[in-house]
Amino acid sequence: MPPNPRVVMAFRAMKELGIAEDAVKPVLKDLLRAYEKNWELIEEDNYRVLADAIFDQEDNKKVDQTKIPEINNVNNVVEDVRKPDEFRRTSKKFRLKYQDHAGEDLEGYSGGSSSKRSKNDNRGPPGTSDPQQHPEKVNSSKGKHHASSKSLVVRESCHLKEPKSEPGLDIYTQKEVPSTVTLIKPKDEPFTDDLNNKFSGPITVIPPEKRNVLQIPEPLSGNGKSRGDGLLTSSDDTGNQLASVSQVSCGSMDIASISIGDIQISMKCNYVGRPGFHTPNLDGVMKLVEDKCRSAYNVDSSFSVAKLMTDICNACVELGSGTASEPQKQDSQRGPVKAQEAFTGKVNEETVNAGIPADLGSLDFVASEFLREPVPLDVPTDSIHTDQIGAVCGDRSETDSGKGQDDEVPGVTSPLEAPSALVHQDQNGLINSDGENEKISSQGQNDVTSEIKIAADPADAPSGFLKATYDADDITKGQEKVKISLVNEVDSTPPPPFFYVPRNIIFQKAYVDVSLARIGDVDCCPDCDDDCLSAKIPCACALETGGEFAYTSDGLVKESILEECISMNRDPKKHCQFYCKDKECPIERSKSGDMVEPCKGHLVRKFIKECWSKCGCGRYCGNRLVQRGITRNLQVFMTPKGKGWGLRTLEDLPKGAFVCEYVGEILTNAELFERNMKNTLKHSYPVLLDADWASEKVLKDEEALCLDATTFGNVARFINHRCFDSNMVEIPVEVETPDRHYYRLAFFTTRDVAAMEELTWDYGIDFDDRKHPVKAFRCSCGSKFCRNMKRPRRRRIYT
Ligand SMILES: C[S@@+](CC[C@H](N)C(=O)[O-])C[C@H]1O[C@@H](n2cnc3c(N)ncnc32)[C@H](O)[C@@H]1O
Repeated sequence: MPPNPRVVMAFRAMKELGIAEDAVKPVLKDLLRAYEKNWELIEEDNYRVLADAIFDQEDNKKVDQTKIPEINNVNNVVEDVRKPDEFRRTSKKFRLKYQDHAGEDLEGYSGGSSSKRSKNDNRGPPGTSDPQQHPEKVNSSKGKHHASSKSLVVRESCHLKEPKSEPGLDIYTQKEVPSTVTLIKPKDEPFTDDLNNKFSGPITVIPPEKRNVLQIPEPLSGNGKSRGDGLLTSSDDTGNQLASVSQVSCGSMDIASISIGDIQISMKCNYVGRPGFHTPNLDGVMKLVEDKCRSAYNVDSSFSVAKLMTDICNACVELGSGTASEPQKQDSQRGPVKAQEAFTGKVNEETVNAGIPADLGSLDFVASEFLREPVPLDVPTDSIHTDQIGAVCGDRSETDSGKGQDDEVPGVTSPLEAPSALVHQDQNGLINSDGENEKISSQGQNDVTSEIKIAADPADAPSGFLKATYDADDITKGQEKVKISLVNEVDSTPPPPFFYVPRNIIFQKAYVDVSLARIGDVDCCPDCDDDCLSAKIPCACALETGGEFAYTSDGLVKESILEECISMNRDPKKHCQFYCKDKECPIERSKSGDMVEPCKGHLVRKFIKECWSKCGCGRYCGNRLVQRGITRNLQVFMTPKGKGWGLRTLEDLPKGAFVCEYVGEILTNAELFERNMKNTLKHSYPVLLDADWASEKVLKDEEALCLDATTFGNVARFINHRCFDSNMVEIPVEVETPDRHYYRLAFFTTRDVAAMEELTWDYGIDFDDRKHPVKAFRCSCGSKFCRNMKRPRRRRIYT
């Protein structure tokens, strides 16, 4: 008998992961038995369940064989049990946001977190030339800060190795080193049931304890009788049983309403693993329900589920806003009776017409009263501070009128854009905002143009603040040189509410100094003209990249720089890591509480420095690439595999091409932490700006920055994660300030990318980090190096 092709495929998939047939066979057998030969479940996500189950079995064996080692032997133990592939899957740290590694988890010490190379690396400051060989203190020769020899430690950062104590330096004490049992055993990420929760865009959901979950009563049969077994049945006109939908039971109904505008009402149906289940077409579902209701409840032909949904929305709004009084709590019998009353066919026209479109066409109900458009702030451009902040604040020439005709370099001479009433400079040149005004200033983005603006706190915003309008033809609303369309060919998920901004915006406390006075002669090229790339001798702006410009004359990042940055992302342990002195890591410090955990490490990253305002070159200088903005044809699209929205290219991109910058609000880590405490979003959009912390002394809170693209962001907020072999890499770019608390983060392709390919980057996420304030998601990147291969789902099989 020829071998079952499905078995062959399963073996092949496991072989690609380096798993031998012998190891696969028994586990596959078990799985087939447990899943009653439902191959779809096993094949899903590139045989993830199978791989997880095999890893799990291996782990169990290893734990059985391995005695709990002494803490002092942790390195040996780890090295013993780790294989190269396993390392790859787990070595990347959560760079996307600040870390909060589990204290008992050695991953927390793996040093992969954010990362960077000191801007001084190329110039070879003492002690940093080979940090892996000679872990030493780092000194800064640039910027206003100078490294304190006591505050900084650069040392070898080897995955899963406990940092070694160095004389005179504060590092972890042994009691803080986690148990090796947890170190060697790969862990599961927190279980998030993405499959049961249809993706619904970044809305804020009220915390579970405040939720309004209604357990849907047992369904009635067609004649109003419960079958008593939780199975849904109904009758046709003649009293015959309609198709019995066995194995289905109603779960719960959940009103997840929110401070920022939308109300989300979700219904959960437990279909109890029906084989071959596929997500049905929503129109079809509505139609079937209407047909059933018409026969089961004697409703007339005007009955529509959409209207019923609208009524539910209205009831939510009325009760939620106090315009109707809350009914008495119903007893357990009341639910079904109420439900029956709802199906009278008499839709309350008044409420239907109360501003809520009858044709919702989506399972995301929208309570329109809460959805006010952002009020544009009418601020004249002449109100921008120019002199006090010491920066030239001309238009980007990208306002509505200028856009389209202007294909020149935007933003080159306009470092700051903000209404004067909203921005002040403190004695240090710190750009900051004033009181209440800041809350709305960012909405004025179309009225004044600039590089840096002040953003409002979405958490403090009035209801409806997040109801950003969008244009599917161009989500940038004309703010980029190219249009970026948005398509959803997968489902009816609406686009997420956010404000498109082409440049970073200061939220509130972040210290970003863009003053010209800070740019010294060594940081610019006033004597250049035209295109620096064509000059015989590279100018001062190339010093950062070893005396050679980072870009080729074709506008691509040079291979050597690209490869180094890729290597940093893929194998951070090979690169220089920086550890903040004990209790001084801004990330750890930002987490309130008495216990400040040890620094988890930051990669010292490679920087590109672009020419800027104090440079004599022209707008088309080849060393001004990222600041020119997006030029490629991109599209936001709904991914088919549960990752939500993603970004793809509509044109072939060569290796090393600049795609876009990561744009968002500039926050301090403390602000981000606070924000995260308030919000529970399905998707998260923060990125750390810690690429150069090694060159700083102890960072103040306002100097430890990150970008959050949740509410204000550009197209990069849609870029999904891919473990290890992503087709883009992020590179820090210095443009308007040599002060590297703040820099731009630019995405370049790591290889040739064909038109229509999804664009991805490796967030550096640590899927084992259970304590991180922003939950790691369930990765479905599809990479064979996926670090999130171990899935909690397997527990369902073996427990
Ligand atoms: C920066 S956002 C990317 C855009 C997002 N997909 C959306 O729809 O808005 C990051 C979030 O996208 C989702 N995501 C990104 N990469 C993913 C992956 N490989 N697998 C599953 N979810 C992913 C996660 O929810 C994550 O928190």
